[in-house]
Amino acid sequence: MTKHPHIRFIINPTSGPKSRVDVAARIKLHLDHDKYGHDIVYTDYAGHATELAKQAAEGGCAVVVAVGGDGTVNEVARGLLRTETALGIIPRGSGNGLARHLQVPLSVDGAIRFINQGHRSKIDSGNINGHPFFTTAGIGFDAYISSVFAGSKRRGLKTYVELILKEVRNYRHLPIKATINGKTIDTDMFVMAFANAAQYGNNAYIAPMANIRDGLLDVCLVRQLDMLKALNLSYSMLAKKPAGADSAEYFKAEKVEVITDHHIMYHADGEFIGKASEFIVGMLPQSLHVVAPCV
Ligand SMILES: Nc1ncnc2c1ncn2[C@@H]1O[C@H](COP(=O)(O)OP(=O)(O)OP(=O)(O)O)[C@@H](O)[C@H]1O
Repeated sequence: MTKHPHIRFIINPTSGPKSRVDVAARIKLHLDHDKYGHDIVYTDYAGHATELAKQAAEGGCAVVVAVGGDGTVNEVARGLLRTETALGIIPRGSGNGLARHLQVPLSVDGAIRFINQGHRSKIDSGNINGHPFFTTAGIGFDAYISSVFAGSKRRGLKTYVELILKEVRNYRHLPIKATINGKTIDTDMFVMAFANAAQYGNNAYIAPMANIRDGLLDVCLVRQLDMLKALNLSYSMLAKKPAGADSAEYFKAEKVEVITDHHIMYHADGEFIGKASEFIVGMLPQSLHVVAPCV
């Protein structure tokens, strides 16, 4: 390592658009080498980014930059939780929820210049059944969509919207018992989303009022969804407004527990995890340093 603060760039070679920018060349061109030393490493398999990030944090690296989509950002951030090493992002996914929330420029050159500015702040992270998340987690329909999306070669907002409109007709709400802020309710649930950041990605705001630094989950509960409510909710999400009370209900909570007789799908940061019938969702306030101003 040089005498300058060190930055490790972790590139997921499988994420990003087909027309690839040579990110390593752009880093060499635009990084402020008077300010920072750096190394560039590539992931070889799913989960590798967490190991590479942990290793960098243990070596005293100042910043680890995730070059990829929210899946890569999640893996890198997991490796940096509760360390002094900050997460940076060069967004290369289709949704880029955390980058958008932190106002990181979406172009490669812009994101590198943003890193050069050297802003640092702390954000919260969430946890669903032991899986950390930084943008959103969810149980029910959004997890089902993430499982279908994972098997699709196509990416982007258009694919998501088409999938949602196709699948919303087939997916059924289920009865659950949810404990939110110590109060237990019996309810139907089509989807329950837990937001740390305000959006899923693609500027689709599931919890427009979410604050990533308030130590609280923003919970969005959709009890039942028909086509009309789905259109209403989609419009609200894209307009960055809360949906009407007949479509969705919103809560702020430190902890949520859900129990059901059914096995329900769940996701963390858009990565489908599996199915469970009991969920514990909580927060780790101020647990991750990020390269972004506290706005
Ligand atoms: N070398 C690799 N080979 C195969 N999979 C990898 C490799 N490196 C990382 N991954 C996996 O790729 C997954 C998807 O990554 P990521 O979300 O960053 O990209 P993306 O799917 O293109 O983005 P988006 O989800 O926004 O469309 C991650 O969950 C990660 O585990």
